Amino acid sequence: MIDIDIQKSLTVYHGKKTLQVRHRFETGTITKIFGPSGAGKTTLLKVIAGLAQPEKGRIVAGDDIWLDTENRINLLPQKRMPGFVFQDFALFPNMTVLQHLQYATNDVAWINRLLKLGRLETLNDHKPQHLSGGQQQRLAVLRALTTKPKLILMDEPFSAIDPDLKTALIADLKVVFNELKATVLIVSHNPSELEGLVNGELLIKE
Ligand SMILES: Nc1ncnc2c1ncn2[C@@H]1O[C@H](COP(=O)(O)OP(=O)(O)OP(=O)(O)O)[C@@H](O)[C@H]1O
Repeated sequence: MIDIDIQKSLTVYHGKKTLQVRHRFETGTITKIFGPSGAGKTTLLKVIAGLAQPEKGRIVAGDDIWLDTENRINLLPQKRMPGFVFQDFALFPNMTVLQHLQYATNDVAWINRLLKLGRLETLNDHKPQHLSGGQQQRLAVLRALTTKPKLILMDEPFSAIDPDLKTALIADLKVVFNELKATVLIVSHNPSELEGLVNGELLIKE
């Protein structure tokens, strides 16, 4: 369970606005985060991961307090360690596909399963610059799963993946999320791509 109640001031081109989110994500649920461009969806994921700081609020993950501004508690990102798929992939330019996965785990069976899930088995020794946009995004998704995280934050994770592969990947991910009993938050602009995967929605208003 992730309980969140935060306020963060956003700097937008015409001044400031406040991102205000209060929501409980139950353990094992898969939630679609949606709303207009610039509303603060990416910022919300970063606040949960500890990569952006809200002025005010509390985040509780299970029995652990990650953030409590009143009591000056703010766990570092490396103590929270969710799986994170960044909108721009944030791959390591000098690492091969395999090295991206080996970076966080030495579980060979798990790495092989992920490579198969992402249809990247034959591209093990390729670096990001030799991968297509869709292949890079699939690698970003796989990397987020290497540590078998209990919380997975995904920012537009399927935007560059072609429709057929996307359908197969989403079906496989659903199985993995269930196995991990992971709580998953997925930012998506596409009204239909997450049908059958998510069991909750959260609108971030402008
Ligand atoms: N750390 C920050 N501090 C203050 N303002 C920020 C911060 N990060 C982003 N912003 C601003 O907050 C606004 C919302 O950005 P964000 O990327 O979270 O929106 P979004 O809903 O994910 O948009 P999109 O759907 O277009 O990706 C932007 O105007 C951005 O400039």
